[in-house]
Amino acid sequence: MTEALSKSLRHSAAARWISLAIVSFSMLCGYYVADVASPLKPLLEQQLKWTSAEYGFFTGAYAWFNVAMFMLIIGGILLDKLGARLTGILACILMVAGCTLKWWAVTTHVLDGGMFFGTKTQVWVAALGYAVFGVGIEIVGVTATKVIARWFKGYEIALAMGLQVGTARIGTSLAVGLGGPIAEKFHQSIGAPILVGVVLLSFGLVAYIIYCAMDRRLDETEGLMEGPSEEDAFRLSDIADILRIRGFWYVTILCALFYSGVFPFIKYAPDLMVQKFGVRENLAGSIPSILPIAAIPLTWFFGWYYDKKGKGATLMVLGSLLLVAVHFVFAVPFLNSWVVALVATIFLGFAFALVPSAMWPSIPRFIPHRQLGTAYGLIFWTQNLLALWVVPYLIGWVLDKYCIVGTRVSQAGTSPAYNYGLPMAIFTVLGVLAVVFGLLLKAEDKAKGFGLELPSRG
Ligand SMILES: NCCCC[C@H](N)C(=O)NCC(=O)O
Repeated sequence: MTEALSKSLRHSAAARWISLAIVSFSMLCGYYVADVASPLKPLLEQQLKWTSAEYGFFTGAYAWFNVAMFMLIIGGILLDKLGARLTGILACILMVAGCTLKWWAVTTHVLDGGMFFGTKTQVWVAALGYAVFGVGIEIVGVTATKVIARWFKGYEIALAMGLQVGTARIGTSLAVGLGGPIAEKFHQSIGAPILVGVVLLSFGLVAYIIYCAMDRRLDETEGLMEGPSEEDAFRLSDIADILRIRGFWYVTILCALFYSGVFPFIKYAPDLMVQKFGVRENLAGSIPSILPIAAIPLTWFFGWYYDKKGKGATLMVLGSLLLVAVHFVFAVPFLNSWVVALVATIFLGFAFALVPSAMWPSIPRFIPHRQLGTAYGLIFWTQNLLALWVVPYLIGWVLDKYCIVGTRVSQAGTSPAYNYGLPMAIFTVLGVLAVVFGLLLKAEDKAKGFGLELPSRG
């Protein structure tokens, strides 16, 4: 075994970086689809007559199965039991299937006029597709994180995770920035940018199948079969072990709160640009698309910095503080120039780099490798519940209930005019709570010696 390990494919830098590139590409395709509906919100309201609450309902569906059916936790356990190949391929197939259903729902006329429990049948079916897609992308996310932790153990693990998350953000940026123009190019077609997503996801599936060949080779060079060895096998008591670690709770709650201030914001940001900053509808996504772009190089940089210098917990606190400052600026009514929006968005991108680049590589510092799938599954479950379900729905509901201030008339039709002050105040409060949990994590790290403030042991 020792001899096998010394010949492990992991020790080849080329193999490590190629595997990272392939897995990151699959993630990029998934992230495009995850956010492609956000620049389409005005079109959904004008052409399909969706309300903001229905948009929030659809957006929150991403997390339905992940949370209510514990698919993320089951997925994490499956990953620890079955290994990255089978789990990853199944998850990629779910992404393609879910996105295809979503595309069908917004393009067919079969569902026209139908209502189910007070919500349009079309919204339900699109949401169902998005929910299936959500299971797929989240499990791919957990799988990719564990894959990288394995290949880069003892190497540049934080840099690698930063590169993976940063590359995935290119998908977010493409979705937010190009979703509107693609729809416009095809005569304001809501289906066109989503269909592009189906094609991208199919490429992502092929890429992951190619990665599986490398994963198999890695197992062979380490003398393993698919799945973990008996010594590494998952035990149910592992969940209890993980949940007993107080630092794990802090990082999980910090994650849920921080991402609640970012992911739901991205879903509403193009509309915010139109409603508060007077940006033209067809360019609504252009400023928000800068958010992930600003995050990309800094996610890589802070990943590298964490490997070399440490200070992981401090980076998370700083990122959360920046989140508070930016949302506060968005909430102030008289700061309504597009220049303010641009600068604030760039700073939000910095926050979006600081926290993820330190958070994800911190987990292997206090959770053993064989429990990593389960641990990431638990963290993502909590994040899905708050950041991808409750908060996006809450914002849509708040907009409809408290924020309608008139009617907007545009070329494509009429839609409500909103005052985004209250939603932005909610995002600010979430940021303040994230700072509190960041500080608690920093104190716990000091008390328990997780090593979050130390450089990587290379
Ligand atoms: N818009 C994509 C949502 C991905 C959510 C995923 N659970 C996650 O948090 N990934 C890490 C990240 O920083 O994006």
